[in-house]
Amino acid sequence: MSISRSRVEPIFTLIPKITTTKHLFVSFFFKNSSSSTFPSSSSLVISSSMSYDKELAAARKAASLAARLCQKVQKALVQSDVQSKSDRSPVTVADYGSQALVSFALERELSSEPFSMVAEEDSADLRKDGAQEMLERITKLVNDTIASDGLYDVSTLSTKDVLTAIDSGKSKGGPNGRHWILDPIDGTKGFLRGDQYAIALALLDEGKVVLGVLACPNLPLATFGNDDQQSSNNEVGCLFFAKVGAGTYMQPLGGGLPAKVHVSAVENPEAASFFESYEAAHSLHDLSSSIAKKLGVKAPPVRIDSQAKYGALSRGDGAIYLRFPHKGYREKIWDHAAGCIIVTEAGGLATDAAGNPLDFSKGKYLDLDTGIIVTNQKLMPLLLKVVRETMEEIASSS
Ligand SMILES: Nc1ncnc2c1ncn2[C@@H]1O[C@H](COP(=O)(O)O)[C@@H](OP(=O)(O)O)[C@H]1O
Ligand SMILES: [Mg+2]
Ligand SMILES: [Mg+2]
Ligand SMILES: [Mg+2]
Repeated sequence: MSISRSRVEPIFTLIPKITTTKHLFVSFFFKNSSSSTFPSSSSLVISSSMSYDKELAAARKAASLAARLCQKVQKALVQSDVQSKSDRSPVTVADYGSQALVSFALERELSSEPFSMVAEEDSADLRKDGAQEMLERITKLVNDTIASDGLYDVSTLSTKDVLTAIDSGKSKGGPNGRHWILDPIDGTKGFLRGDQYAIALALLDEGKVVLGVLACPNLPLATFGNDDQQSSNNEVGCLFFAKVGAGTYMQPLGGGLPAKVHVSAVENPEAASFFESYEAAHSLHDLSSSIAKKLGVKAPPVRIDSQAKYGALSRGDGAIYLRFPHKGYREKIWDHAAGCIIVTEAGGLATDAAGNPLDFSKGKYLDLDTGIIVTNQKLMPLLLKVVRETMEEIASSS
């Protein structure tokens, strides 16, 4: 099994580019600078007493609804749809609209349960002078999406309702109780470019991620990157979902039956391919490349925005995901929680650079050693060894 640039490029060319937003993005909005399942023993304790079926069904509905709003916005994005946050990262009407919709749908579906959510966005910038027009646009998008879906018989939400829904994502999370973890658009830069992004939703219960849903509206349904698995299916839009102890499934976002997915069974690194962030500012491409080279990986990296990387890996499109942020960057739980359970329930492993499992129980930040590495169970020991050796070499040469 191998992968090459020419084989994977169609994933980006399949999606119509949004020239206006490309301009916008460049001008204004850059940042500052076949395997068995493997639930952990503590997860098994939780899953034996909890089914989470109702919560998973609600999460799938919420993420699908939000994806519909995002698709609509991505097709016709205009300059006034985008803001720059205090850290100068981009946020769009779709990020806010998606967060409001997920919060609305979860609270509606699970009205008998206490609700707590740790989410990326908040309404502070929308409450400022001059943001009224944007807020009205978001409110209209949310109402139109709810109406077009036809699932909920509700009167029109006001701008105040939308602000409240966005702000129900202000929980701090932590090791006790249940908390939803939401990234309403993961890969906002990819979204603005017309490329990959994901709506990423997970549930934390007593410090463990027990379910996850990833809606990837632009990810091809057909597997890509494997020479032996060519497909003429050009359809895009995948919904991945996983529940602790129950495996990972993928279904077409537009509707269709779910199918169980598994990570690649590749054992020989020469036949493996690896994913990394599209954005060099998010992950050190040189470091990943030297690790992959030492490992013996022959194929060039496949660069994709967002947790769509975890989804693609969970179905075996590639075998390794390497993420090494620049020094000082602190990873957030919403950037990895859903992706992590989707890969682990498909038979893979996700750890930090020292081999520790990712701990989502410490609040909004992931407390980890250097980077994140994701692969199958066979390749992980060798990958960890190469990562350790590479880190030692860097430390001794500086
Ligand atoms: N300097 C940085 N280093 C690492 N990750 C960063 C970063 N700046 C932003 N990010 C995160 O990278 C995410 C996108 O991931 P990827 O690089 O895999 O596409 C962003 O999610 P959002 O788009 O939700 O803000 C953001 O949280
Ligand atoms: Mg994100
Ligand atoms: Mg986001
Ligand atoms: Mg963001």
